[in-house]
Amino acid sequence: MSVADTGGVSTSYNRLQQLKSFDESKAGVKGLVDSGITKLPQIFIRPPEELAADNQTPSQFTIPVIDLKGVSGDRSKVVAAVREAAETVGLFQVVNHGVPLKVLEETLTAARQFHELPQEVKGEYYTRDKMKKVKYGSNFDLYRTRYANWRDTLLCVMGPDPLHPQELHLVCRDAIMEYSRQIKVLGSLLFGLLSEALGLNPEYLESIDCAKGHSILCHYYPPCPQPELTLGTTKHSDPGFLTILLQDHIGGLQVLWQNQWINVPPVHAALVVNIGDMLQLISNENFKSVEHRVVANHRGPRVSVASCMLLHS
Ligand SMILES: O=C(O)CCC(=O)C(=O)O
Ligand SMILES: [Fe+2]
Repeated sequence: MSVADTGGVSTSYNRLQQLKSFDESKAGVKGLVDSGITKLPQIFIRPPEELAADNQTPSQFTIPVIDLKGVSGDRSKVVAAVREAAETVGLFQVVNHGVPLKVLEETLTAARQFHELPQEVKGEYYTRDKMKKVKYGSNFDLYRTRYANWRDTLLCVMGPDPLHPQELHLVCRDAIMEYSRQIKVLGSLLFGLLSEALGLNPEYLESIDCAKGHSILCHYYPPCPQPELTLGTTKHSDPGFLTILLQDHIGGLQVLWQNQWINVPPVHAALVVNIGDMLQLISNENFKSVEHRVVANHRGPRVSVASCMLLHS
């Protein structure tokens, strides 16, 4: 066995230990920050080849912002804008979407308050059990990825078989239940527009149960001591039909478009909408499920709430 091999073995052994102790702390990334760390633990560091290949060239492309007020006027214009965005970058922002600003603000506050609960309280919700409808954790795929993401998440299953409100902690219960109701209405409007954008009747996508599965993921990205070495969320596309994302003012979401990372800037009172893999598939690849990621930052915490319309929750 060469020295390099020995190194490899000992590194991977330590890695498993480190993953386990992070997992068993049930304190997530926020727990690490609260403990006062100033260096990024090894398990979060991106492999050198990935860091070297990261394309940071700025791009001039701007993410479309679609005003949904238009649906009560010239609906065909809105449908055309949705079609154009869905067929190209697969991601757009919507304003005047009908979800009151107060509900958006209360949802972000609720998500933040959950993650900022005392560790002993929050730890009660920490689980990797796939059957649970309320799940708090950090990196649900911790043991399967090459490096961990700088992010904690509270997952709430809202459909087809929703959680019971009592399962949610009081600090976020009412806000998440109300947000879920509002997102269902907006989801219906968007599926209507997307159906029309495919040349189908407005009820089509809902009639094939695209809106039936619904999970809400409340993400918390603590400030990171060495943000250039890790990511808040690794590059991925969303597996479901559609994701509606509420992000706070910090920024960090990026979309991969024509081989360049484009920022999805926070827009006041807007929601980000992106096509998922299932919708790409059933649209015969006309709509694009685009890859995206979240960069880590030292300013945070950043809070975002992703509502994912999935086939299976
Ligand atoms: O936090 C974000 O802005 C994006 C999260 C995301 O991509 C996801 O939940 O699928
Ligand atoms: Fe995503």
